[in-house]
Amino acid sequence: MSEKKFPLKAKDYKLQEEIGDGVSATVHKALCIPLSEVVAIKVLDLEKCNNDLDGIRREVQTMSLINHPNVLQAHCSFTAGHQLWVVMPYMAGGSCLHIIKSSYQDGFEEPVIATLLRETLRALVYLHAHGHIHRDVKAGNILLDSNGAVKLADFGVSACMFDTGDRQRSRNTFVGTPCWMAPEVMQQLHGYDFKADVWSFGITALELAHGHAPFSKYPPMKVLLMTLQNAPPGLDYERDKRFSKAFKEMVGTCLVKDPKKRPTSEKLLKHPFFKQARPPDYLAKTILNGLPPLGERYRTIKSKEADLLMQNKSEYEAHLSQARIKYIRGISAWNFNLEDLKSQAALISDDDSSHAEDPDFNRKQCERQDESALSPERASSSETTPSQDDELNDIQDLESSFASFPIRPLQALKGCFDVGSDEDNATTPDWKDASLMSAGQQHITKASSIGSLAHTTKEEDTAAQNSYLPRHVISEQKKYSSGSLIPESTYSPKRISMEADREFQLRRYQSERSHSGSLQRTKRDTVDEMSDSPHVEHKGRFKVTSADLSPKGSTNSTFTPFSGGSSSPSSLTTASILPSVQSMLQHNTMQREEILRVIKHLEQTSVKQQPGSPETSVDELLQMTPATARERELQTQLMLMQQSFLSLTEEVKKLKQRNGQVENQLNALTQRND
Ligand SMILES: Nc1ncnc2c1ncn2[C@@H]1O[C@H](COP(=O)(O)OP(=O)(O)OP(=O)(O)O)[C@@H](O)[C@H]1O
Repeated sequence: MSEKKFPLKAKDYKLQEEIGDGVSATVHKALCIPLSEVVAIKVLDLEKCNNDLDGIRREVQTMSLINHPNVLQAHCSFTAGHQLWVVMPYMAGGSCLHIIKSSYQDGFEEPVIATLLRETLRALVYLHAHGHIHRDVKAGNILLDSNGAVKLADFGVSACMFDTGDRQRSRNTFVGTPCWMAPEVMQQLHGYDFKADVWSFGITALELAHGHAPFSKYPPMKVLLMTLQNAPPGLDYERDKRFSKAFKEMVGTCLVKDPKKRPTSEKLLKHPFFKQARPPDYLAKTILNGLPPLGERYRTIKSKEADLLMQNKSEYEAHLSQARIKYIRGISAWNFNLEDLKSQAALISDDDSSHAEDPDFNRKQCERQDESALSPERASSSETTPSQDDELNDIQDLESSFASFPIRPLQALKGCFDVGSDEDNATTPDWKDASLMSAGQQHITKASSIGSLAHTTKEEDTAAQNSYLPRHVISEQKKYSSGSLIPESTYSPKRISMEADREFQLRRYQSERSHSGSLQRTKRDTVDEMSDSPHVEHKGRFKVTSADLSPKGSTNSTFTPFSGGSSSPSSLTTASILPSVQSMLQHNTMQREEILRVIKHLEQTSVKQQPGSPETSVDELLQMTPATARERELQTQLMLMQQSFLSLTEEVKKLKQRNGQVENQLNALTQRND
């Protein structure tokens, strides 16, 4: 921590405009009143994080040991009610992601990228040398100050926030942001190490080059599958002509699926690509030059997002879009709850992934088509758009790859923090004037309350009032205004965070179900029912610990070769397919044997049965009204077997006849020969 003594009470800071947001945190520009210094304060809602507080405490203490010019070091941190305030230096340039969003949608020029990446890599070398894995390297976490100095952020707090707290080098915790996440982190086979950061670094390089991460427009489960099944993404020699060979190679070395084959961060820093990196003030002169102030930029981005939301006609689309905006933006936002994903997948329309990037497909497309005639993204939309069936298949694939994900209820928070506390300030900090909030923000806040607040005028009024309040204050109000009677203390963090979504979707599903009137189980129904309270959740990072893997999921199978979806089968080898084919064959043989056994049994029964026999005939069994679902199921099976028995009997009769004919012909021929 810095040498100046930053106060540990919320009242000593004046929060100003919002300059960033994550899932469980918002970042504000603020003034440290006693020191008259402008700072940035990240306000984390601890109730939205499922963490063990010992882990947080340990990590926050570790922060004081971190000292590197390329790592954003916090001044101090303290709790204020159920919030954790992290006071940091104010990085006036904002994050690379915000710069991209506001002025460089198609990505940066190579010397800029080289400069940004070299500085980031220096931070990683430092962290790795000190035994830390960042676990969330992405453009959104690369911050610039007004002089162009680059600092890797979100280490120490965010990373630890979602950590189990243990200091092992190799981990079994599923943490990160899907698009940036290394395959070994997803697979959970042998844990992972520093090399996971090298993968994310490679993805970040692509993000800086293209303006977005690969697969960023696919839903998370698709990203997981694509990362696991497809060839790694990379810079295309044809499509990315503007970039040097060195850049392409550097990205290629990072994005190797086998972590052992990836270079260490230290080795990577020696790659010739970084020779073109310039001093940080080059960034100030180029990408920061002429940019509006951070707060203004942030407001513009927010109002663009709000516009996008408003373009969506239905309430539900708005809801999904908002989730998607956050996801595309690369927030470490997806709590990988399989049930949620099932529901999410069931709701994804075919267009949802229309802009997905499939490197394999794109490569093939490039071979086939004139590059200028069809953009890769467009190209993928024409062929790789996943159908709903694909999504369901994806889920099945994922189910075999992962198990359910644990959500640990947050323990009582108060008194757990020893860094500094602000208990007397309770829950509501000294919030900024409502007027500081931009129209865009109000817009967004209002839009985000759609669905959680019922459509009565009274509640709309509440929403309007809420739009002037900071989001956690709103969420507090929402809990009760949305009609929930469950007291706050009984909420799991998951429930707290997305109660609105949950309610909204429940309502939607309930009405869908009751209107459909059908009792038939369709694939969709099944998915719905499996996830009783479906909601698209976007909070926290992906997290699963190997200890929590349920027996139904085999961690050894990373994917099923016969998965659906548009994923390229490039990674499928005969060796990988063979076991599945064998097991399918085995399964089929067993089923056949079972059917034959039943047929035999039925045959015997029908032969044994005489008129007036006390035994119940199959027909009688079939005519009985089943009392339970199991009986119904058995009855259906019986019916099917009876049908197949009849058709087999018919077949046998025909064969016998044919046999007789052949026998007769043979006899005739023999006689003629004689
Ligand atoms: N010190 C800072 N100075 C200026 N802007 C900042 C600072 N810290 C964070 N931000 C902005 O706020 C955004 C969100 O911050 P941060 O990434 O720490 O939150 P988070 O909840 O961890 O988000 P995520 O889930 O995306 O990791 C950043 O992308 C950045 O634009």
